[in-house]
Amino acid sequence: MSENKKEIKVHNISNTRLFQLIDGEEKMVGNTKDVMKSWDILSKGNNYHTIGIIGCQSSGKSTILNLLFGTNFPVMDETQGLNQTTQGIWMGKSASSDTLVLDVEGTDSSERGEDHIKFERKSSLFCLAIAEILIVNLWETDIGRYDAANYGLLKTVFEVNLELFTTEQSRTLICFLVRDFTGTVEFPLLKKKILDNINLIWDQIQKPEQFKDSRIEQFFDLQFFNLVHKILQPKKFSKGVKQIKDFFLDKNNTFYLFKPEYHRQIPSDGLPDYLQNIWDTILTNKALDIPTQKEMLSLFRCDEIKNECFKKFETLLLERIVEPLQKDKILPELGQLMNKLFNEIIDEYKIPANRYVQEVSQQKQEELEEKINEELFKQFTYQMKNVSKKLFKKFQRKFEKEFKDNEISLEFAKKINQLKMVIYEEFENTSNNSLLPNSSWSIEQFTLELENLVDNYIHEQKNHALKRIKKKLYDDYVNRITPELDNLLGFIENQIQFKVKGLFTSMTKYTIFEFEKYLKGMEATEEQMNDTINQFYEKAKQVVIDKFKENARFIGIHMKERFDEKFKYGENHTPRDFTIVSDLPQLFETATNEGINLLNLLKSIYLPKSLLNPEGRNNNLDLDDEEEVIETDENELEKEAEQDEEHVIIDDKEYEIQIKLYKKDIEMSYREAMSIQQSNKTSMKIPNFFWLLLLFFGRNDAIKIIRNPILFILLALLGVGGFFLHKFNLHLMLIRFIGPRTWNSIKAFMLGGKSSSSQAIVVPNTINKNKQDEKKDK
Ligand SMILES: Nc1nc2c(ncn2[C@@H]2O[C@H](COP(=O)(O)OP(=O)(O)OP(=O)(O)O)[C@@H](O)[C@H]2O)c(=O)[nH]1
Repeated sequence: MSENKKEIKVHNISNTRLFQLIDGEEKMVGNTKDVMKSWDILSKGNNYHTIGIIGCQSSGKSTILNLLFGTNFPVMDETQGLNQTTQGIWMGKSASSDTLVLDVEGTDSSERGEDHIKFERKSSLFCLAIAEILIVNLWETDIGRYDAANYGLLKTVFEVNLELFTTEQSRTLICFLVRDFTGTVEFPLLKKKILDNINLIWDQIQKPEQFKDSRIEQFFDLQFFNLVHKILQPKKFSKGVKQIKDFFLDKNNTFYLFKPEYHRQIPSDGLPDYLQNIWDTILTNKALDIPTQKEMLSLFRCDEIKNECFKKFETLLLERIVEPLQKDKILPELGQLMNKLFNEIIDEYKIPANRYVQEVSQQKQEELEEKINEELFKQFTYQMKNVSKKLFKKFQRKFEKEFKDNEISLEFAKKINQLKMVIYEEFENTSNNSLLPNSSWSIEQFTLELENLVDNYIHEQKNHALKRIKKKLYDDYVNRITPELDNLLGFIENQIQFKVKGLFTSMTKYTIFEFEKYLKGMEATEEQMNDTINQFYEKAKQVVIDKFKENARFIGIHMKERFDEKFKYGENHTPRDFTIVSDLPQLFETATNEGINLLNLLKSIYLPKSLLNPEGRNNNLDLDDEEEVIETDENELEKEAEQDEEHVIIDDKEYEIQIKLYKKDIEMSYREAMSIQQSNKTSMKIPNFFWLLLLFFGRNDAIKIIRNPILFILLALLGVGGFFLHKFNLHLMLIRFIGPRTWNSIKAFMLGGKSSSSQAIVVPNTINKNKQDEKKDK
């Protein structure tokens, strides 16, 4: 075939509105996409038209296309004879409209020899698949001639069209253009003749079973035009051309030929790929299934469009959301921003993609939406984490401001709930404004995260507050009860147990009442309340026990004081004159019991086990009236006595030791008293001459002392010191200073030393008796 190929003589190719789509060797050449892009066709969607022309070689096809559409198809130079100028299929772009024009190689191409029938079939199939209108260019002289090339061509066209029609029922307009019309036979008659011939051909072709009885009008619309001889009647020719041109270009013309039903519905951006696919399929001699071709094209193109759109989305996302978000951390109208971007991209996708097969474009749109959603969700998550962080910090700041300097509030929980409300409201607003409208996203997960952060913080702060409350109320309690206890223990009476218990009960009840107020303000649970109050109650008891134990450290002194008070002093606290005491043993026994009674009173302390009812906290407190709480009913205390718990202050061993020490301590007093009574009885008097003799024999020593200032001052100081110790009973302080045990030891030593030489004295055995009495009382 290439051997037969003649040199192409091209005239008037002054621009790029022309290119060879399929070359003489049936190969698709050139970069269709780039050429179409330069023609600005790719962006036209379905707003473009396609037209093709078939006919005999050198029948003026290129000439008429150029005249009708302003294309630049090469026209044969007649001075060179009838040579082929158009090989393969050429495509041109109309100068005045978005119309793509296919100029097909002449059908009776002598250059192809026997192969021309095969090419004719392929090119016809190609044209019918692409073109909305097919011009059949024919000489008037050929009409009625069955052996003319055009008849074979028409037969081919009809046959391949039936092939296509089995899958895609699209109509095609065939325009019969009669060239060199002479008028010898009137045009209606000529038209009829052509129609007769067409029907004859239609009847003769092999038809599939379903189209066996069909008529040509089912598949084609037919139009007929004529043009006079171009050279012999140039003016009339031009006029005819002008008239036909309007039918193709003037949309307002009544006979405008590009009707919507002829459009092949191949979006212009997919046309280059479609042309390639169609031609490739034709070359493989496979059946041309247009819907499948369209679906394949749709898949390919929608995918391409989707990727292009996603690329654009990524650029815009970075510019509008990612970068500002990384800078400012929170975009208040993130949802709107994302929605705008989302719609913008999807709209951009839809415009070209919706021209393709609906199911395919929809499927690819969903894929695109999913990818966009994924990316947007990442940004939403990023923002939500920042919102949580920011609001949690805000909550902390507000909390610290509200509870400045660790202030303890009775409305702890109420204030916290108010703060929480403010924060959660802001969180909800920001979150909702961050959501992509109409998406399935939820803020639930982020709300929970923030709530967890806040709750943990509150829990921590609650514990701190609880510790402070415990400390405050405990310190208050200690500060209130300590002076009262000191008071009671300052002079211990028989009622000491009863009074201490009363004091303890009222004070603990008051503090428990305070605890309840604070704990209720913290919205503490029943369990927390019971635990806290129980802990306090145990500590409160310990305060009393410790105070008793502290007091018990000096029990020996107190016992001796009690003894002395009874034994050494009489009524109105005057020193007792033992010389006139008639029953010294009786007095000694009574005085001894005073001290032992004190020991017995302090041996144990009895406090209520608990102030809580079995059902729960102390619910018999009238919490509205503090005064009533403090004044405890004595009867009530007695009733509760059965539930009292003994707390040992002085154990049995210590008790015995104290008794022994006490016994020794008071024994000396008894001896002294006895001694006074006895010395009084013997009426032993020192004679006056004794003092004269003492003065006479001791005068030198006395003068020595008087003359020595140091000895004299020392003697004076000892005299004054002794006088004051005796006068103000300061010997007790001395005892405290050196310790009771040491004092007792000194006294025991002194007594022991004396007893060996003194007269034996019988000390009444009151101690054992008192111990028995105490057991009876218990
Ligand atoms: N008689 C006559 N000649 C014409 C007419 N139009 C064009 N020609 C001449 O016919 C010759 C062939 O014209 P082309 O337009 O190249 O014909 P073609 O059908 O495109 O030729 P191929 O592309 O080679 O098949 C040229 O010399 C034209 O001047 C016409 O209407 N009547």
